[in-house]
Amino acid sequence: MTEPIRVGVLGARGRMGLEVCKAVDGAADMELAAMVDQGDVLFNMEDAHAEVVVDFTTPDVVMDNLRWAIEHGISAVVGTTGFTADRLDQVRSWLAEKPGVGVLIAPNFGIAAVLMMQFAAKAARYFESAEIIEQHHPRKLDAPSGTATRTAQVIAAARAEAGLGPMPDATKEEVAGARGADIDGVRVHAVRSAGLLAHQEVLFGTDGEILTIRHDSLDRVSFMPGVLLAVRNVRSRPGLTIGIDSLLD
Ligand SMILES: NC(=O)C1=CN([C@@H]2O[C@H](COP(=O)(O)OP(=O)(O)OC[C@H]3O[C@@H](n4cnc5c(N)ncnc54)[C@H](OP(=O)(O)O)[C@@H]3O)[C@@H](O)[C@H]2O)C=CC1
Ligand SMILES: O=C(O)C1=N[C@H](C(=O)O)C[C@H](O)C1
Repeated sequence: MTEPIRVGVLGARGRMGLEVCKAVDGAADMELAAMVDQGDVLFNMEDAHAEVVVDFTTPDVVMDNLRWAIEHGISAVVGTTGFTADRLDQVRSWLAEKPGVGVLIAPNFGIAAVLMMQFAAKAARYFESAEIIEQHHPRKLDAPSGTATRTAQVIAAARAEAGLGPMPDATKEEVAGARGADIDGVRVHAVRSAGLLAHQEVLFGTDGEILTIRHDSLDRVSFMPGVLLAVRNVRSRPGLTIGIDSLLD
């Protein structure tokens, strides 16, 4: 029998971290080697001989964690949000110094969320208008969500490839923010309310027709099959992988 993968969890006492610890603990091919939260010291992770770290912390600290993991030759699965193009370039440059290390960063590990983004990318070329409404629990630190940002980017890329220009919109914003954030020309609206977990609607419109693609995460267990899949595969994919799409094919 092959040895279990030794997994360390960063952000282990957070909402996602707790769920990841449970999932890793319950996976026959993994061993929960280390749990690190704010205030704990990262060398616990090294002492525990973690082979893969899973990071669900905050956009403020994730880059330091990643640099540390890569420098120590530990592959990483990252769910934490806040990855701009500049940040991704920085990760690529760290990885260039450590050719054997894999890093997988996914804005959303939910299989249905991944499909929602794929369906949105497929639909985008057929519609004049596209807007995104993301809805999350009020403890979420960032807006718009990583998922909404990624969805806007893939819609914008599909529109550009199809030669579509800007969306029709004659509105003058009387109050700043009324039309939401503009991500690559796609409007994104962020709702925060008690009772919500993580939800998103992508609204496509053309003459006389609307297509709405909706995704709901009702429980954080929804992210765990994707996280475990990434942990199983990240070491055999050196360099940077974005999203889990390529692992599902
Ligand atoms: N990709 C995906 O599928 C998903 C991504 N997310 C993203 O994951 C991230 C975490 O979300 P969530 O679990 O709800 O947030 P939480 O605030 O519940 O958890 C974050 C945890 O990280 C801890 N932390 C802070 N700094 C450090 C550090 N330097 N080292 C180790 N741990 C640290 C925090 O400690 P303390 O509270 O003491 O500050 C907290 O326990 C967010 O960016 C969120 O958007 C969430 C769900 C799914
Ligand atoms: O903070 C959350 O909760 C979530 N964050 C991710 C995001 O920003 O897209 C994934 C999911 O929406 C839950």
